[in-house]
Amino acid sequence: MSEANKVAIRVSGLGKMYRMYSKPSDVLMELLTRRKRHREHWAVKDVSFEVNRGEVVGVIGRNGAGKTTLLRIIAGTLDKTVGQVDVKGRVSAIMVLGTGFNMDLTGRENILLGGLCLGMTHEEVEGKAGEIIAFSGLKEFIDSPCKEYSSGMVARLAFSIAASVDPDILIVDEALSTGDMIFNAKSYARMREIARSGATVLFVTHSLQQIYDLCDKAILLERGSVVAMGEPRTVGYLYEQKVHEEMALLNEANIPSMQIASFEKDIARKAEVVSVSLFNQEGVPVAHLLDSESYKLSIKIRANQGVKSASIGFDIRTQTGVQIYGTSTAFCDNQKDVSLEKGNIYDCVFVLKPILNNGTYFISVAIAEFLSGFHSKEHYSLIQFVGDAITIEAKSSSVFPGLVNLKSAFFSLNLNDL
Ligand SMILES: Nc1ncnc2c1ncn2[C@@H]1O[C@H](COP(=O)(O)OP(=O)(O)OP(=O)(O)O)[C@@H](O)[C@H]1O
Repeated sequence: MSEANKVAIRVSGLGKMYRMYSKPSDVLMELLTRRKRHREHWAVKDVSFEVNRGEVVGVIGRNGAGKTTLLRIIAGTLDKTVGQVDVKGRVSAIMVLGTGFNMDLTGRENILLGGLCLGMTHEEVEGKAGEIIAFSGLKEFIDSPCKEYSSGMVARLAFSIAASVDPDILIVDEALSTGDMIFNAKSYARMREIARSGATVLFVTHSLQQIYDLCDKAILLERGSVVAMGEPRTVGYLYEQKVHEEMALLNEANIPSMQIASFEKDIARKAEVVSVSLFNQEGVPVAHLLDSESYKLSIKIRANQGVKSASIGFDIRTQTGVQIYGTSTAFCDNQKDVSLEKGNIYDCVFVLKPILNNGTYFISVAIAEFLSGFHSKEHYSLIQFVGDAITIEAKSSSVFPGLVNLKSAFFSLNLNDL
């Protein structure tokens, strides 16, 4: 396939501007007086990217970041203000819950309506109706009006219709967030299947887990612009770091003013991670964890400034981002208030006794500062988060399904009269 044919969606210099008026009469006044009475709000600003055929791409970002606006423009249901969007193939989009649904019609009637809107013929929809109803799991309700459905049920039907048309491009805007767990699992499997057939999937989610599990690429939007695009874990960690930082600022805003005054902003990091290493009992650096041994995790940090009440911690995640365990100097069993003196380098050591199943795992580390002191740890500021600082291979001497070995033993088998 030529490079040009590989691309399913090409977005360049895309922008969507809304005119914001402080009161409705300003619209008319602007027309009459020809004097500007609005301010411009760019919901999507100078966005450019490409998505290849067969790729599953997740779009993440805070509320109002522009995710829905971007997807709607690509799906062709919203006009752009500037830029170019090239989409190759049949697009099937599930936009904000049940858009396009007539809530007075029954589920069955909406299947027909939705199918026709997505470009299927009457016969095609009739032929697929059984499959759509079965996938939605709404057989008992299919002849009831949609207004009697819960929002999760509407989402299930919307997804089932859109996923049935064998689209070249499937666009899903958070429709799945209201579905139940079983339906979501089915939908994700279907999205994967659609991608495997060579189609492209573009979806919005607030779940980083979905990004790690499903996507080949992730796009992070912030105030209408792309701030990162690429490998899902890298983009996901950046997003996590940004959220942590914002939460820390919120916490900072909540603490008494004296402490706010002592908290310096816009400075280089107060402390930073210099190295992260794992050692066996003999003090030899290792990249493997055996479940029969214990290890030391060393996190070396440099204090660029004094930090009165710090916490240094780590977590272990699977390749798909599932957090298996995390702890810190402030939250482990023998928790400790750590203070750092400017200019010193510290080696923070944790002892580990892994009980992990075979596989690859990632250790991330972080340094934080308690703004309200060690004894009320709810206000903290993240100083540094290093995602996937080291990668380790775990080897288990037992065979078991799952991620961790809870070392359960067979106890007894007795006859029991009910
Ligand atoms: N019709 C509209 N008129 C004016 N502003 C709008 C309109 N639609 C969206 N916006 C603004 O555009 C920005 C992006 O909105 P959008 O719905 O795309 O964000 P989002 O990332 O999907 O948010 P969420 O996660 O909450 O669904 C927001 O600031 C929103 O207020």
